[in-house]
Amino acid sequence: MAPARVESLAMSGLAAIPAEYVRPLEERPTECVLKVKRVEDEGPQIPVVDVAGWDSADEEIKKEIRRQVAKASREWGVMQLLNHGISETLIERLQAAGKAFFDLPVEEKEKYANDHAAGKIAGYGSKLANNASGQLEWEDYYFHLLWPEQRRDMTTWPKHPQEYIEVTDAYGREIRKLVTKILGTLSSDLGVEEERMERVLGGENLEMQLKINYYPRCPQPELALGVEAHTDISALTFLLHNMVPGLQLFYEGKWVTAKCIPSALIVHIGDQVEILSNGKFTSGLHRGLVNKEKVRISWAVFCDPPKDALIGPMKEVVDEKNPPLFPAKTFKEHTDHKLFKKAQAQAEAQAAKKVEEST
Ligand SMILES: Oc1cc(O)c2c(c1)O[C@H](c1ccc(O)c(O)c1)[C@@H](O)[C@H]2O
Ligand SMILES: O=C(O)CCC(=O)C(=O)O
Repeated sequence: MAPARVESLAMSGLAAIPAEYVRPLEERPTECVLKVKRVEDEGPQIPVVDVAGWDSADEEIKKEIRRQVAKASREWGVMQLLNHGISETLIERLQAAGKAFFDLPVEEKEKYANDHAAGKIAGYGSKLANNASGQLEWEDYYFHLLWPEQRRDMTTWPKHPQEYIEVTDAYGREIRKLVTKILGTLSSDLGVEEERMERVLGGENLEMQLKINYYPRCPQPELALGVEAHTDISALTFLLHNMVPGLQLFYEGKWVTAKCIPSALIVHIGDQVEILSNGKFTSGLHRGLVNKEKVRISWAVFCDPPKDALIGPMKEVVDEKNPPLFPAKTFKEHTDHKLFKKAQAQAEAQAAKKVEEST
């Protein structure tokens, strides 16, 4: 059966969300983001790094930027980049195109429906209940391969609005350049050749997937999650949003809400970089909240190695004092293992809950 679209549910005017969207108590957001005091006034914040001088002729400026990027990657696994070189105009056009697609009636979007159960994730979709609890997320999404260019299947890209393909392609090219810069910075910080991580992650065959997350208004945001807590299976993830708060990072035992900074590009360290660096860089646990008043949209670009790339800690970061913390696995094995483990843990939690309720 095709999953219900969250947008249709939200538009039906229901006052209470269906049980499958109600998170267990321990997962529920403790406060509703839009009601929170000014987030910038409180506690630790996701590091903000101004990379304007990344290509500067001044070695000291470059060194300082690289130091900050590496520090954020070690301590948080996430950062907000300012002056990253992607023009505001391109970002605005990308966001306008994604929004124009989601502004189409649901029946039009259904023409692009994916078939996740059959392993076809590209297209318009909503989370499948892949576990005994049937737990769902308060979001619909659009997913397609963005890179490498020759592997794109253009039948899976939206045909409306007309400029979608041109602007999304242009954005992908800009992100691809940033991938090289960030992996180079992180490789240097580990004391390996600058090209090393990019090469292990597939070089020209490194893949990028675009996921546009569409989070409709939710009548009970304190009970739901837009995206449940997870670390990304990718090497790096680049994220833009429509300036509606919702992204939270788990840091020192607390959920920290990301500040909405105009034009900032959020960069997550994913599992593959954590593994390559033998845990020196952190794949940060994060989640997405929803709210009553505003639709939230985010654009995630996941940068992945090819499915058959074998990823384990690099030999230079392993020695007697630093034994390997992760077994080497192909990217496909990592993905399958993680999804299976998650489904299993959720099924076990649900079974335990049922036993508790019946006693
Ligand atoms: O190639 C990737 C890398 C990632 O890090 C992720 C991904 C794909 O897709 C995840 C995803 C997509 C669609 C769904 O319905 C999901 O439940 C998950 C994404 O969350 C991310 O981890
Ligand atoms: O919407 C967000 O801010 C987070 C999205 C996310 O984590 C994901 O799509 O995996």
